[in-house]
Amino acid sequence: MPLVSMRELLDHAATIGYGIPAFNVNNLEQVQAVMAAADEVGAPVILQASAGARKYAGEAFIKHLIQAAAEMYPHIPLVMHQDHGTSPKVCAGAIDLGFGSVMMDGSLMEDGKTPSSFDYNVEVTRKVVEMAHKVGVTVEGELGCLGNLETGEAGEEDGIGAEGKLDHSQMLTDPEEAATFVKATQLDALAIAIGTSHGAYKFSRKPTGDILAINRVKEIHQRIPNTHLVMHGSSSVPAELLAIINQYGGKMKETYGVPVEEIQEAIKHGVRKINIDTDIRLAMTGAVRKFLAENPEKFDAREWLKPAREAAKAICKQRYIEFGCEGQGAKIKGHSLQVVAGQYASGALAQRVN
Ligand SMILES: O=C(CO)COP(=O)(O)O
Ligand SMILES: O=C[C@H](O)COP(=O)(O)O
Ligand SMILES: [Zn+2]
Ligand SMILES: [Zn+2]
Repeated sequence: MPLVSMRELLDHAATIGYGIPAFNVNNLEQVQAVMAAADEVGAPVILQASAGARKYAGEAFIKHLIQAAAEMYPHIPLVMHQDHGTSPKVCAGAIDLGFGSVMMDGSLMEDGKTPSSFDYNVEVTRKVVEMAHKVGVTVEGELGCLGNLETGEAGEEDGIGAEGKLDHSQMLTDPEEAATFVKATQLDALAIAIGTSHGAYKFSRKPTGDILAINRVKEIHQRIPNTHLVMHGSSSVPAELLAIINQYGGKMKETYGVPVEEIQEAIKHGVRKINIDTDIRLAMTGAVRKFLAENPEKFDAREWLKPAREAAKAICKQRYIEFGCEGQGAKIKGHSLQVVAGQYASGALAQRVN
């Protein structure tokens, strides 16, 4: 199957009521890990590449690694998604490169650091929707800034996110604004701010409703019932993975991620795409540290990359099962982007706002 539309996957997930983890990939082993996990459980796949990934691997490598995944697993519906595009120009570049889905993150200015105005966000997102839908490409936007409700700190750990202190209203997506935003932009999926942030250090304790606002998901979903909601910063940061890293020489501080049961609750209320990068990083780092500590004489990169790939695969497989993806891949037709472009043009995919 050629690369497919993210809208089709998310529409399917909404019809059945499951969520799809979107895994960040940067290299061969990560792509292989996600695909092998999906294949074992029959899940549909969203592979996403950040600007950092495109820079690390090189654009041609990222593109061809993902295309190779489609070639090796022709029965799996696979989306190539650009994560956190910082301008319409970046999104246009991704569309040219063959991405079937792009995120225009207009919650921040082009520097990826300064919180933007609502009007700026509408303008850039609408621009991307116009060019993307013409060619059947899905658009994810973002309203609200990712940040830590405990500290008021914005979340720029990964180089994507606001800098410094934010006030609570900036860190919680407003349902009314979300409705206006969807109406004005006609985007397909909306990333919301509910207290999650990128990276390993999300919460200093297991999060409760005051610092992880799952209720906000419900309120937003009521206003925009057919816009797919996206949770960024949704790694769960398992304590077992931190323990392995620290047991074998790592120095990670105590920290908590987004509990899987909270994500499962959010999936009941319109969350269809769940972004995960950090958990794969932790799994691979722990596995490499353990292998090298136990086998100090080894030096073949394949030998230590193999357990890293296995550990990444295990966490991906677990999330596919926990979010309800098992067996869903085979039910998705995988329309060509041209067919989806026709659906946008006919108004069949227009957003409904309550
Ligand atoms: O949101 C993400 C990528 O866009 C990744 O989030 P994590 O850092 O929680 O894995
Ligand atoms: O969006 C955040 C992802 O974790 C990507 O991180 P990155 O910019 O280090 O590739
Ligand atoms: Zn953002
Ligand atoms: Zn993100």
